[in-house]
Amino acid sequence: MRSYIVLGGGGHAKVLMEILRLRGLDVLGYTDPHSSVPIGDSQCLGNDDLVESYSPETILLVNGLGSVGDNRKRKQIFESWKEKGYSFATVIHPSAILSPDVVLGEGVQVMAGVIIQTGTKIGVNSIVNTRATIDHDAKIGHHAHIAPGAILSGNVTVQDGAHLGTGVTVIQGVSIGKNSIVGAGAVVVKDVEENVTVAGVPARRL
Ligand SMILES: CC(=O)SCCNC(=O)CCNC(=O)[C@H](O)C(C)(C)COP(=O)(O)OP(=O)(O)OC[C@H]1O[C@@H](n2cnc3c(N)ncnc32)[C@H](O)[C@@H]1OP(=O)(O)O
Repeated sequence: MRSYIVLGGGGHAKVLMEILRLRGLDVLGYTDPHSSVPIGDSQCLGNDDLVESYSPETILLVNGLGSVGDNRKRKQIFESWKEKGYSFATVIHPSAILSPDVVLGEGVQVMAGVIIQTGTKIGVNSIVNTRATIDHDAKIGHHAHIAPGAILSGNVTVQDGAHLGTGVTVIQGVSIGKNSIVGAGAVVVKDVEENVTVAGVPARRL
């Protein structure tokens, strides 16, 4: 069985470490150049360079960087470690309910209370955060973040790098463009283009 290293020591990393512990997995610790204190029973290992003292075959990485809108840094962390030959763990809280046919890419993180319905596919390194629900046949791209409590109706598309803020509601069949941000609490009733920020009810460009 491989051991796990969490990259980062902030709030998102803390939540992930708890899931790993609940799953009974072997967590070596977390990386954070600005900290030395344990989080729960996980030790701080130092900065990210420490990872390279383990061979890629012996460990799995967990991307512990959270995001409040811009997912580029998370993407950069994922891609740089992939280039060095390392793999990322897919992390699923035991309370999450996923249809058996849901397809999750490498490194996807599914937090407590999430529901993901049949026919849904989620790309690499995406987060489905606490109590979000994704209904049937959704297509979620790579490096996306569905923040806590978001509700996606059926057949929704979320393109690469998009961020759906806390409590967002998206009606059926709508597409959210690449790297766009949907502000917390918005109700999305029509397609959102790429690289824009929308908010409000109904959602409009800020
Ligand atoms: C576990 C976790 O914590 S995961 C983290 C989850 N966090 C999120 O999802 C955060 C999502 N981010 C937001 O909602 C942000 O407010 C954003 C991205 C929409 C806007 O952020 P910024 O670009 O910094 O905008 P800023 O705060 O300067 O506000 C600009 C204007 O938009 C308004 N505004 C900001 N956010 C929203 C929103 N969600 N809905 C409606 N209006 C908003 C502001 O009131 C302000 O209006 P004003 O000019 O009349 O005063």
